[in-house]
Amino acid sequence: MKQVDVAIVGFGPSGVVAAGLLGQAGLQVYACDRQVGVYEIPRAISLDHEIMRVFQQLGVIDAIQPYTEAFTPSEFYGVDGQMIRRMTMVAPPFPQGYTPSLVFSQPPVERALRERVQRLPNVRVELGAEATGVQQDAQGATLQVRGADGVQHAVRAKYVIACDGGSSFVRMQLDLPLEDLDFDEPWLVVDVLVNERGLAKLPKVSVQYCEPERPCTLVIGPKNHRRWEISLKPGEDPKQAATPEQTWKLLSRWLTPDDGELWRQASYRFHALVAARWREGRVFLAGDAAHMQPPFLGQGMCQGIRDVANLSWKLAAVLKGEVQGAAAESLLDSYGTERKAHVRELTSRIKGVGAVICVRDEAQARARDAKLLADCGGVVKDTPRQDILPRLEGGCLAPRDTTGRGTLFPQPRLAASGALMDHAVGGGWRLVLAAGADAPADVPQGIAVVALQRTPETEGVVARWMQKHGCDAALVRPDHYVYGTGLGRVDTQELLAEWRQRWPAPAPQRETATA
Ligand SMILES: O=C(O)CCc1cccc(O)c1
Repeated sequence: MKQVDVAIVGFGPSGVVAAGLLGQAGLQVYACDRQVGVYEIPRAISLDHEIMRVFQQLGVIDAIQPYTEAFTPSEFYGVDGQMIRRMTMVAPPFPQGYTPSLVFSQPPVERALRERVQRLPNVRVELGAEATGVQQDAQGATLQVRGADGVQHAVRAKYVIACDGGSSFVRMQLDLPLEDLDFDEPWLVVDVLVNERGLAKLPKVSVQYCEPERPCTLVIGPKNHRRWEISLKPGEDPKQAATPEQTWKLLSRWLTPDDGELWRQASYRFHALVAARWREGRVFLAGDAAHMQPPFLGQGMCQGIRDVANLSWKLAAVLKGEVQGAAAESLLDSYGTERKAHVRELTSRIKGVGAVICVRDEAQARARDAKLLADCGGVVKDTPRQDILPRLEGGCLAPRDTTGRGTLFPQPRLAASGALMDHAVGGGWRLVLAAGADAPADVPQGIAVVALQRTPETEGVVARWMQKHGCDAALVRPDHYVYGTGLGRVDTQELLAEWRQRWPAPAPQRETATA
């Protein structure tokens, strides 16, 4: 029987990223998927700078960049076509080193991720292979797999990650319930490859048509890819709506069949669901297996990649013995604590955006328009999409709450090498000290010190972040989230002392680097 550290069920975006991160950490990894190829029609269309930073860690930025473009602003139009809200990006300089919101073409990006994973000799990927059972005991978990040849075999793993989608076999096997966050509706998603003639007719920004008659969304995708999300009315037959004839009728306000080619149209019911528990012993849920959200912020794939980025460094720390016993269990439990709270909060914010878009009563929609315009004094202000993302709460964070704790730390470009910080110092634990901050006398083994006094940043993204959060030091986790912040030598030394207590013995093995 094959023995591995981690077995991953599902090799979509979350599964392939998990395999890459764990493989790069030097672990023995097995991944399987029922499907052989990547799904050739994009399901996700948007990603953000946090995900680009994960792709940077995987070394695929150059391979995927040709398939990404900056997200246009999204304008929300009210009952009379007036703008009532506008979502944009944070302004440059970009805090994570990448364009903050992007659209992308999923199939080539997934292919680039798979190619990366293929180059890792310690990751074995079995495609066309279906998980048929999972059992666990005190020492590990056994995954039963039916291979592409129909022959049943078993894989023994210390941990299993279920990235097997919304109808996750593993989640069902373990009988892990989903909590319903109470927002589901029937919609039609339509992807069109629009020709020159069609492009000339379409808006140049993405649009949320907050129209009571039929709320809908137009997303400006990469190149000539345009996506519509169109609500279905009570009594409309979802199957009928997804026929080419009916889809063109629904698109007739924008395009005719001479303006482009229907790439995909599918009616579906969106949901707001989150797994009640994300861990059952040695098995973890991630991606759509753990949550589903309405489409209004395009966060589906981002949330799955956040899951596996959060889990991978924790599994690696435990499997390498850097943290043991109760501390190891607590670190692994922190995955579900952090991610579930984050998913719940972001889903509730997505519901808030959906609630603006989906008002079906005209009088209520007019009242909504009037209120939104009154709230901004009649001049719509830009809301950066990133401002809507919550910070992490609970879990593996310093006990003392500070406003920076649990947020994604910026990635500065360092003057000395011209490189982005993660390239220069790697992705482990880092203590980042603002220019002018006093260095603490005693930094625990395993934490790299990035002193911006010695190695200045070029664009001031960390300086601005420190100023905003009233600190001059940040202890940053391997997934780039801020464990805690300090102000002054004594405060920062206390932060480090608490961290050292949390990781009792042995200390992380990684060599301490400095920049
Ligand atoms: O962030 C935005 O402006 C819209 C994101 C989005 C992406 C995909 C579908 C959808 O309904 C909205």
